[in-house]
Amino acid sequence: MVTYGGIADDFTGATDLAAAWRSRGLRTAVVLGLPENATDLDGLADHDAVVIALKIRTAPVAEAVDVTRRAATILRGLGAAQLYSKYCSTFDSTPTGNIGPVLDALGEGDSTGQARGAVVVVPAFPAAGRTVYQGHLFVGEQLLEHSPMRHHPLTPMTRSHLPTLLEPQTARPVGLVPWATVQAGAGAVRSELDRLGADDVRYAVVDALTEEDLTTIAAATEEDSLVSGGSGLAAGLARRAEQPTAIPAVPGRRAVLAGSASAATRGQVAEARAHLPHQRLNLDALRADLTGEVEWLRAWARECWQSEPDRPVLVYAVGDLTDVEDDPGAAALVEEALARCAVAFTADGARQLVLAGGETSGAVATALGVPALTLGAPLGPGLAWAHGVDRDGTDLNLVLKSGNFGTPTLFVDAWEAL
Ligand SMILES: Nc1ncnc2c1ncn2[C@@H]1O[C@H](COP(=O)(O)OP(=O)(O)OP(=O)(O)O)[C@@H](O)[C@H]1O
Ligand SMILES: O=C(O)[C@@H](O)C(=O)CO
Repeated sequence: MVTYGGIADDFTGATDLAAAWRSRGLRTAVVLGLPENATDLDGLADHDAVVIALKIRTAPVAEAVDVTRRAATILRGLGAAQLYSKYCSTFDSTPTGNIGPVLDALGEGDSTGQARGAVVVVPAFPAAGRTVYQGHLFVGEQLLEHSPMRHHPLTPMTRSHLPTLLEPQTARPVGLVPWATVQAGAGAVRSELDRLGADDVRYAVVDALTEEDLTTIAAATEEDSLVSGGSGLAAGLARRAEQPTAIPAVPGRRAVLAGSASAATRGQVAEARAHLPHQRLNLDALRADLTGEVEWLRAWARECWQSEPDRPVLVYAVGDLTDVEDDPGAAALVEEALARCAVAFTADGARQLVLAGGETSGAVATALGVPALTLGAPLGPGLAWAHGVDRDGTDLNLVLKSGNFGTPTLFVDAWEAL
């Protein structure tokens, strides 16, 4: 019976949320994209938690709202008592959306009307260095606006005060539950949310510095029909003693496909280059002959696997920030190239893939035709191996890695956790 329904604004965010629920012992599935057929929902009702992975972080507002409404209807139809709107722990969004419009839409479709007060806004994820104090979001020791997120190509985050970021995205009032209230416990947080709600404050940014703070907030909102945040809040409630069955480890060749230019991914690429056979995508060659270039990469990977069948190969887009091209077509070209590599590599026996980057993961998983994933044991904060079946019926193990997540050695040692 599905209790929790997640709606994630990108693919890696979806597995991040799912990994948090899985870490609490919940049987958790991720549906990649809005399910098109009723048969896509087969088997989902056996899970405790289902996340629908959308690609709406930077989509036009109307589109983001439309697919969110449809995802919510599906999750409520599966029985989900609580909907969890998952956005980035760095609150990635533009002044016009999409976090506010998506939350507004989820509230409208909620027949209970979130009678229990203001809806919480909790991007804090201390395990990944994201904390919130007096409404200000920190990334490690830096305010969000001083972090590398300041230079994000699509959603540059130049302010850190969350109410100030959310207010332009919604007509509904935004308030704050400060850390002192969180310190006073779940009862105090609940009362404050109810008080804010009674005053017509619709959204409450809640401070959180530690895992204990998230546990407090999770306890205060356990009965809410709508909550929102990064994945930290989802891990907040008690763990079940009994763990779900492990996912199958699918034997086969291994590959890392990295389209992310984020700082953590660049570090992981640098580390992996010292240990794994690797190729950086050549954008000029791809522009000249996409098919031929992918065939060349395929032949190279085959040769690598022939001499060392268990050794992962790495294909990456960005080693250094200077590799990022301004050309508007470059991002789509990289996504297409990595998606085609994934299809070619799996045809040649690759069964374990680490995908780096939300857009990249979306493009690759869509090209492979994997409709859903079952989450396995956690691999680190926000990360887990997953199992899925592609459109040819081939079993695969996948990690969908958020750009800024994972230890520097992830691409070298993730395989040991399978
Ligand atoms: N050399 C390049 N020039 C221009 N764009 C590139 C280049 N290499 C990669 N890209 C694009 O940059 C984007 C990276 O986004 P992606 O979501 O995959 O990573 P991310 O933002 O680090 O991850 P996340 O969303 O999980 O934080 C992709 O669209 C990718 O195709
Ligand atoms: O919350 C996070 O930081 C990640 O899951 C994410 O959304 C990155 O795209």
